[in-house]
This record gives sequence, C-alpha cells and structure tokens, in this order.
Amino acid sequence: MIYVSRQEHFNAAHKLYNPAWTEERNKEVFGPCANTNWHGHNYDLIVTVKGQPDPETGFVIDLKQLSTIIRQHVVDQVDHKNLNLDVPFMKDQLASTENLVVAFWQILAREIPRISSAQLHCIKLYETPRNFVEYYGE
Ligand SMILES: Nc1nc2c(c(=O)[nH]1)N=C([C@H](O)[C@H](O)COP(=O)(O)OP(=O)(O)OP(=O)(O)O)CN2
Repeated sequence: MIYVSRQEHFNAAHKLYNPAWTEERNKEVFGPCANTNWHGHNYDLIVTVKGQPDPETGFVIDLKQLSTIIRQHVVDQVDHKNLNLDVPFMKDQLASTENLVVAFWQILAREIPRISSAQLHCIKLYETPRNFVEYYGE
C-alpha cells in the first residue's frame, strides 16, 4: 500500500466559544481563544490517500486532481472566512481543530471516490506550527 499526501493552506478567523456557557466560563476554559472579536490562524492541511499505483500512470492518485478537489470543496469554503459565522458546515459547532478535521473528512470522503479509486487515509490539520490534529475516520 502506498500513501500519497497533498498539503494545502488557508487562513481563517474563529473563536472558541460554547454558547451554553456564561462568558466567564468560556474565558476560563478557552482563555484568549474565546476573545469576543475573534482571532486568526494560518492553517496547514495535509490530506493523505492510500492505494496501489496505476500501472499506466504510476500514480496512486493524480496529485493535481487531489489538490483541485481539496481546494474546491474545503479550502475555498474556509479561506479568509470566519469559521463561526461564514461556513455552513461548521454551523452550530465549536470551531476547534478537531471539529474542523472531522467536517473536512466528511467532505473529502464523499469527493475523492468521484476522481479516484484511492482511499482517504488521514487528514492532518495544523492550527499553529505547534498544535495539530490527525483524523483517520474512526
Ligand atoms: N484540543 C484543542 N485545543 C486547543 C485548540 C483546538 O482547536 N483544539 N485551539 C486553541 C486555540 O484556537 C488557540 O488559538 C491556539 O493558540 P495557542 O495556544 O496560542 O497556540 P500556539 O501554538 O501559537 O501557542 P504556544 O503556546 O506559543 O506554543 C487552543 N487549544
């Protein structure tokens, strides 16, 4: 089995805020990440698919096509957006890296089979250079 990855990038604003809690509780749990007027991140997104190389192309997946799918269905939906306000698939969800990566999985697990027989294996999302989340669809 060969694992093939594509990295993409986007910027987005958000705040970590649970509407069921008081302002004080949100500040206590999320600290500056609950700042009322938002804050931003430069996210790095790494999508890994797995499969066997096609005997005619040598590709598990055409990375140009994978990039197009990720950009169209994920990056363009979140880039330069407010994740709490502007992104329909994050509506009523806490805009954490964990919840984002699960939402991205749901989208890409639907889209990748339309272009390739390769299987989605892992989505890794860096919120900062030091904080990142991996999801394997389990
Ligand atoms: N499990 C999670 N924990 C946190 C998340 C998250 O999505 N999942 N998100 C945040 C905040 O959004 C926050 O903005 C992260 O920033 P910060 O803690 O400042 O991260 P840095 O890597 O830049 O900070 P250093 O402490 O300087 O390394 C918080 N937690």
